[in-house]
Formats: sequence, C-alpha cells, structure tokens
Amino acid sequence: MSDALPYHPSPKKPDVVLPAGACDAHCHIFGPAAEFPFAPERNYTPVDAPKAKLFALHCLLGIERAVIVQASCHGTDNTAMIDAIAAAAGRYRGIAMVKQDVTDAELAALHEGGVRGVRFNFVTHLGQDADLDAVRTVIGKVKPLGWHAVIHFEADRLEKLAPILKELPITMVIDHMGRVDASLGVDQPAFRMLVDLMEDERFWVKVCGSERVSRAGPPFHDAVPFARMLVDLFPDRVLWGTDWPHPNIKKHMPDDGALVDLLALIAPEEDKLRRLLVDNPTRLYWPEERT
Ligand SMILES: O=C(O)/C=C(\C=C(/O)C(=O)O)C(=O)O
Repeated sequence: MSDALPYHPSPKKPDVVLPAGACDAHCHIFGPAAEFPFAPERNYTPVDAPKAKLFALHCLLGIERAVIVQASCHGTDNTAMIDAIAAAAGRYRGIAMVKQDVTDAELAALHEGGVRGVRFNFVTHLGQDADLDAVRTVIGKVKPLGWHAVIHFEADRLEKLAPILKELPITMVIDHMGRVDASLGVDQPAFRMLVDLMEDERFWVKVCGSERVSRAGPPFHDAVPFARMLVDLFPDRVLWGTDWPHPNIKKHMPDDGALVDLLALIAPEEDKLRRLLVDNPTRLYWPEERT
C-alpha cells in the first residue's frame, strides 16, 4: 500500500478571487479504479480521485477551465482522462501518455477527445525514464496535430536533458519549475539552467508544484521566489495548476485553496495573473479562440 497521502478532504475557499476563465493547467484524474483500472505496470497505487471531486474543487476555487494531465498510474490508458474531459463540455483539455507505436488513428481519436499534447516523465519514482527514441518518434507523429510536449523531470536530470530537449522541434512545457530544491536558492545551477532554457521561445514552464519545490513546508513560501522570477521573466510562457490530487506526496498535503492564495505572491499584478491563468492557457489549449 502506498504511503502517499490522500488529497486534502476540505480545502479552503481561496481569499484570492481568480479572473474569469481561470485555468488549472495541471491536474489529474485517478480512476475510480472500479471503472478505470490502474495500469498493472504502475509505480504507485493512489486513492480514487474521480472527475466529480475535481469538478467540485474547481467550483470552490473559481476555476473555469482545466488541463488534465495523464497520471502515470494509468499508464498509456487515457480513458479516465478522456471521460472527464467529455463531461466538462469543452472546458477541459488533456495531455496524454502514449506508446512509441501509437497510430495516427489513435492520436486522431485523442485529439477529438480534447487532447492537445503528450507527456514524458524523467522522474525516478515514476519508473523507467521515457525512451528518447520513442520521444522523438512520438513528437514526429503529434506535431502535425499542433500538439506540444509536457516534460516532467527531477532537477538533477536537466544538465543531461537540456541539450536533448533543445533538439526537439516542438513547443515544450516544463512541469513544476523543474522540481528544483527551494533550499538551494535561485542561484542553484539547475534553476539557472531552467532560466537559460526558457530563453528559447519553444519552452514554457508551469509555476506550480510549490509543495514539491518547498523544503520549508506549508505555506510553501520558500517556493515563491522561483515562481515569481519565472512569471516576471517569461509572463507569456508560464502556466499554473493545482496538481490535484497531488500524487506521491508523503507529507504536508497542500490545501488547494491555500495554493490558490499563493498566487497573490507569485503573480500579484492583475495583468500577470490574467496572462498566467487565462491568456497563456487559452493560447496553448484553445488557440481557436485567439482574437
Ligand atoms: O503530479 C505530478 O506531476 C507529479 C507526480 C506524479 C505524476 O505526475 C504522475 O503520476 O503522472 C509525482 O511526483 O509523483
């Protein structure tokens, strides 16, 4: 049985009032296992975190749109995510995990189901790193669909990954601020490498995961300088998400309402908050709505 904590049972209503159209650009669906079994090859077994709970959370937080990221506990079976997107009447999009031999017909069905990108994990506790040949093959298949790649890695992987990522001919979104260690400060090599990477306009970064970056624990204020710097330096290529239901968090399970309140420190300016939560996710996930 996993020693990971379940998601917060009663998050607070945030003090921060989010702008109309605010998007949670990183969240997951887990099961329910009775309807959507977890993958046999998974590296963790979470509690059920069904779409109804996600929808209720978004209503409490003032979130109107979302991007559901395929959780590795479901492997490349994206059906639970697709089911949740279908129930959200166009307000949700998805990021899938697919195999190297995924067919064009399967990708077309995922696109029809609301998927707009693929994810590749380079995180030890999530299992085998994404195979780089498979990454290149999949990117060649999904680029014609206008999709992007979400790249999830531990900070100590970036030195080796950066030159590989720079060769990939696609927009890439880096998860959770590169999972840097807040205790090492913004001058740490991994964060400097991340900022350097972001100078290339193919790269975007999610300024969420404060609970994963923090070493001080709630309210995770030690993660704010990293997020704030990325918002200030790259205001048009940042995204934010709750990361609900927070897979593999072993202590300090965040209150999602308190994570929203962190945005008052991460993006205090109304214009930057709107770009972070509305304009940027719209440009990437609902490009057909761009004026
Ligand atoms: O939710 C996250 O992005 C982080 C984690 C898990 C996953 O992304 C996943 O299972 O797909 C993690 O650190 O365990």
